[in-house]
Amino acid sequence: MNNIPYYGPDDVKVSLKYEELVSALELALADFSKGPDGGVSQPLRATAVVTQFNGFLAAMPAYVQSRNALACKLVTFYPNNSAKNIDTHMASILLFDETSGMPIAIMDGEVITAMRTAAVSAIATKYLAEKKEVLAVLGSGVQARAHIEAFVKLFAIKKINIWNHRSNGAEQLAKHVSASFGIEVQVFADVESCVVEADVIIAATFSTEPILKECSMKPGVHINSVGAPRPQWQELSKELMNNSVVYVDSVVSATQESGDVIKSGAEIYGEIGQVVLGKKKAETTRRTVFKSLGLALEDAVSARLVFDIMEQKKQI
Ligand SMILES: NC(=O)C1=CN([C@@H]2O[C@H](COP(=O)(O)OP(=O)(O)OC[C@H]3O[C@@H](n4cnc5c(N)ncnc54)[C@H](O)[C@@H]3O)[C@@H](O)[C@H]2O)C=CC1
Ligand SMILES: O=C([O-])C1=[NH+]CCC1
Repeated sequence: MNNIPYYGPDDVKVSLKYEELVSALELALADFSKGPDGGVSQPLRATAVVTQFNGFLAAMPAYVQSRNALACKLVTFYPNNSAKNIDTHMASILLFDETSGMPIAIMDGEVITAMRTAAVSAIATKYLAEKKEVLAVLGSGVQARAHIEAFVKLFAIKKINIWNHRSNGAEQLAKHVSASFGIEVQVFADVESCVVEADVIIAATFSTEPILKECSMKPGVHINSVGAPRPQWQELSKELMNNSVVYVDSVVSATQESGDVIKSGAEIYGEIGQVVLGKKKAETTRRTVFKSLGLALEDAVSARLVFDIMEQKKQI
């Protein structure tokens, strides 16, 4: 491989803005949901399981024709790392020139994974949430924080409720939120009280058992669930899934990777890209769940955005 640029987490952070990311990803998700005519090629990710260390290594290649984005992310996720103070997700993305297949950049994939996942949840929320004033966040890790940052930027959030299975994590995140955004924030000791008044709920945990179950919630509440990315794992209960209108990022991914979908047997109403295309109705008055597994196309589009911005900077 010739010498190619490396863009680190700080390069990614300064390049990506949530508004731009949302516009680019919305179009790419719509392309994906057009099927073979959409110009998106994305096989199901290949995941190697490191059973003795409870670890996973996933290879996520994708091509998005409309964005000239050809890339492959390699991501590991090791839930037990948090006890050792090591990041639970580590990722790198290799970007290619789509005309020749030549590698053109390698970049950090952790910031992209956090930002693009939050941006995609924001797209689902934009279409599916009736109101977006009170946000309940279940979890206090990297995804919880990225979702709060994105949602505060994109919506007129008035209050944030946080629950985490370890309360010190929730307290720390609450401090960060009030220092950074000056928004009212409250920490809850139980999930039920955290979600009861929420317009939008984010579930972003490493739980393998349902943490969000049937309980008192607003009738038109919208739930973004980004955790439980393995077929045996759940963060939403079977009853909750079956009593909600369920949207996914990809039907192929959801039916093969999501324990929340597989174990509940819940019917998938449609892909978020189909909603963007106007092919599926955006329900706003009934309870909706957006089940996100994370798609390679999201990484490819984000990586291409970073590359183009860094190249432009070189010309100045
Ligand atoms: N849908 C997508 O595109 C993506 C999904 N993910 C998934 O989102 C979830 C959160 O990821 P990160 O925030 O990056 O991880 P993290 O390690 O930064 O945070 C994990 C959170 O889950 C909590 N947690 C751990 N075990 C738990 C349990 N048994 N019950 C309840 N909570 C528990 C932790 O206290 C922490 O708040 C993971 O399942 C991850 O694999 C991650 C990246 C992309
Ligand atoms: O899309 C992604 O990168 C991931 N989803 C679950 C773990 C990592």
